[in-house]
Amino acid sequence: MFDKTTWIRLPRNVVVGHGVLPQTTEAIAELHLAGDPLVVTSPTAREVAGERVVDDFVANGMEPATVVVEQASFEAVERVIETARAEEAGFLVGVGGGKPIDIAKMASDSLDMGFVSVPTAASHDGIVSGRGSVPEGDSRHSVAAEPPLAVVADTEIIADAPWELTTAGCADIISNYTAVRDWQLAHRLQNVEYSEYAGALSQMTAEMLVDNADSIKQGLEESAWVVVKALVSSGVAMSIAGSSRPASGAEHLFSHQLDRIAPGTALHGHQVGVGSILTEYLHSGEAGRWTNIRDALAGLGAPTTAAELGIDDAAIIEALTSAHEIRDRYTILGNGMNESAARELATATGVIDRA
Ligand SMILES: NC(=O)C1=CN([C@@H]2O[C@H](COP(=O)(O)OP(=O)(O)OC[C@H]3O[C@@H](n4cnc5c(N)ncnc54)[C@H](OP(=O)(O)O)[C@@H]3O)[C@@H](O)[C@H]2O)C=CC1
Ligand SMILES: O=C(CO)COP(=O)(O)O
Ligand SMILES: [Zn+2]
Repeated sequence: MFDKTTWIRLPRNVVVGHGVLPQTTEAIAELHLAGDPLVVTSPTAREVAGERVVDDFVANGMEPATVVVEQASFEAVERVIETARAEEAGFLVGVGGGKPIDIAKMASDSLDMGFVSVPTAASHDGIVSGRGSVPEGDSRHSVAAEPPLAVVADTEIIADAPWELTTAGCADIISNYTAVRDWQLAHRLQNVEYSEYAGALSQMTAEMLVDNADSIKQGLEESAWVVVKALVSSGVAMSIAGSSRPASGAEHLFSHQLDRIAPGTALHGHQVGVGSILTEYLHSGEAGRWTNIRDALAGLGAPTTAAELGIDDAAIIEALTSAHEIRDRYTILGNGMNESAARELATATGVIDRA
């Protein structure tokens, strides 16, 4: 008997462009959500966009409440849940980078309420995906959460955000190359379910970003447009797959370990970019593919070495040798690297200097 089911949850309205922030109310009105919004934002994001979103809600006859979060924590998710209940909110709107968006997304999941994403930075594909990531104990990777019903990305605001957030978003997309390679490997070796559609979309998204690298430059608003569209596409690939597999392989495991070993030192996207150089080398050896990844990252101004990440060599080796333990996800790391192999890999790729 045929017994397969596919359930793909995608945003209904995706609005990307110059000065589109005031269209948030219109994008939401089309969703026919009942009740008033609870806006979840963070300090800077509130200044650059959150207050304007709240004012627009008020101007449209709504009575929004606001929660400002400073840390990505389960305590913050709980505070949002309690406020949503106390204010009898009808839906949640996350305004900011990955932190307030993930918190709103995870709270929405618990509350079984609609969620809208208003990114103020193009820092990683979590701003458009149905995956939420809040650190808890040793766990750093994403879990299934409420996908956004709408995404409103104002490129004027995003282009004004610190440039490194945009290069981090680019590197998160470039890491799709190795994520898909790991997924295909896991399919071949472990019969892990593989989606041709999700894999192809994720890989094509990375290729298109690299092909359009010339239009990704600091001070050019078009950069925000190109990167946000790539992040949307990567988020859709994850929705099709029903997991983060199309956008997260061993390079992400490496980054999650760095988050544990050297918390708050480098941005997620920058870490996974360096991780991609390393894991592509493991996939293809001297053949040149890993140098293409390194050169694409360098061309965009994203880090390609431990020193550029601000992370010491010992942390890189520890992350490489322990990354396979993070979750049950088969990758090129297999059962793990030993220390001398990890050191050889990191020096061969120039991620750390030969001692
Ligand atoms: N769901 C997923 O799949 C993934 C989720 N994550 C999660 O996302 C978070 C990291 O994402 P990131 O976006 O870096 O986090 P933040 O939301 O913390 O944003 C990064 C910084 O940029 C600032 N900022 C945001 N927008 C602007 C702007 N327009 N102008 C000036 N400054 C701005 C923020 O300031 P302020 O805080 O003051 O507003 C903050 O200091 C982590 O919690 C991580 O776990 C990471 C990867 C994947
Ligand atoms: O960052 C992500 C995809 O780019 C999410 O991946 P994880 O599931 O590994 O957290
Ligand atoms: Zn990522």
